Amino acid sequence: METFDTIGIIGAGAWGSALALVASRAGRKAILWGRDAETVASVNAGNGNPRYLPGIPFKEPISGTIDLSEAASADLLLLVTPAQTLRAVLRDLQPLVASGTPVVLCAKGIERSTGRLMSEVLVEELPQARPAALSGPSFASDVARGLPTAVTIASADGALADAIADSLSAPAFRPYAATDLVGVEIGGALKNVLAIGAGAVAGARLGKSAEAALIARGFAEIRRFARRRGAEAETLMGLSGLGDLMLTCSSVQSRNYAFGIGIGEGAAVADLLARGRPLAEGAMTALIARDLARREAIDMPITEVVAEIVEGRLRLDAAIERLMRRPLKREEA
Ligand SMILES: NC(=O)C1=CN([C@@H]2O[C@H](COP(=O)(O)OP(=O)(O)OC[C@H]3O[C@@H](n4cnc5c(N)ncnc54)[C@H](O)[C@@H]3O)[C@@H](O)[C@H]2O)C=CC1
Ligand SMILES: O=C(CO)COP(=O)(O)O
Repeated sequence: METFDTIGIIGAGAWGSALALVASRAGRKAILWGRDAETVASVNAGNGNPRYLPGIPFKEPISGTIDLSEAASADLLLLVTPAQTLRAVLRDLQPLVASGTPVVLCAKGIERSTGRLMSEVLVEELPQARPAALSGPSFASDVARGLPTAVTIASADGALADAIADSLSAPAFRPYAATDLVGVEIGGALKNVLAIGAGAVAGARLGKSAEAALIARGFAEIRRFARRRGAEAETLMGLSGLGDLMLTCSSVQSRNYAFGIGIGEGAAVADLLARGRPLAEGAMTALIARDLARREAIDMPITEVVAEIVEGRLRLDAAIERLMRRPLKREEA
C-alpha cells in the first residue's frame, strides 16, 4: 500500500488545524499552511490556534507555515479552506503541486458561480492531482480534543482511498474508505442546508416532531439529488449523509444549526451572515442547490424554502405553511 509520510494541510481554520493534529497523531509530519501569520506563529510556538480553536492545547507537533510551496510539496494534501475559496486556492497551488499528488477535499459545499462540486473544481484547476474527499460527522473541536470520531475518505480509486485512510488513521480517528466520491461530497454539502432548516424550526420552538419531519423529508431530497448525479443510495446512508445529518441537525456546536436557530429566533439573516460571524456553508449551498434542483427539475421543496429564507424573501411561518399545504403524496416518491 502507498504511504504518505508528509501531509500538507491547506487552511489553518478550525477544521484544518484539527486535521493537522490528526495527521500528527497518525505519525505523519503535518505541515499546516495558513494565510494568517499570527495564527501560524501561534501554532509554531506551541500555543495552538486561539482564533479558531480557543482553549484547545495542541500537544502534537505541527509545522505551521505561510509559505504555500512548503505545504504543497508534501506527499498528500488536505484542502481545508471554505468551499467558495477553493478555486482561488487551487490556482495558487497549480504551479507548486507535483503530478500524481493525492488531494483530499475537506470543504463541505458547492461552488456558487458554477454549481460545480469540489472535485469538479479540482479537476479543472489542478488536473495533475489525484482527487479524494473527506467527510462525515466530525466537529473540529471534538477531533482536536481527541474525542473518538469516524469519517469517510472517498476516491474513485479505491486503493488510493484505502492508502489515505491508512495514513490518517489514529487511535481516536477512524476513517472508512469509499469509492463513491460524488455521493460523499453531496452528503457533506447538502446536510448543511437541512441543519439550517432544523435549526430554524428549533429556534422558533416548533417542536422536535417538526424537526424530525424536516430532517427525514430533507434527507429524501438529498438522496434524490444524489441519485441524479449518479451517486449510490447506500453512500447517503453512511457517515457522510445520515451520520452527518444526525450530528449537524441536533447540536448547537454546528455553525449551520446555530445559524438556523438565529433565524428561528427572529434575527436578521444579514446580521447572522455579517463579516466575522462563524462560517455557515449551508447558507450558500442552499442557494446553489435550489438553483441546480430547478435547472434539473429535482423536487426539493425544503431546500427551496431554506434558500428563500436565507435570501430574506420568505418568513419561517410562511415557509412552514407552504410545506404543510403541499399536495399529499406517497412517502417513497
Ligand atoms: N469546523 C468543522 O467542524 C468542520 C468543517 N468542515 C468544513 O471545512 C471547511 C473549512 O471550515 P473551517 O475550518 O471550520 O472554517 P474556519 O472559518 O474555521 O476557517 C477557515 C479558514 O480558511 C481560511 N481562508 C478563508 N478564505 C481563504 C482564502 N481565500 N484563501 C486561503 N485561506 C482562506 C481562513 O483564514 C481560515 O483559516 C468548510 O467547508 C467546512 O464546512 C468540515 C468538517 C468539520
Ligand atoms: O460539518 C461539520 C460536522 O460534521 C461541521 O458543521 P458546521 O459547519 O455546521 O459547524
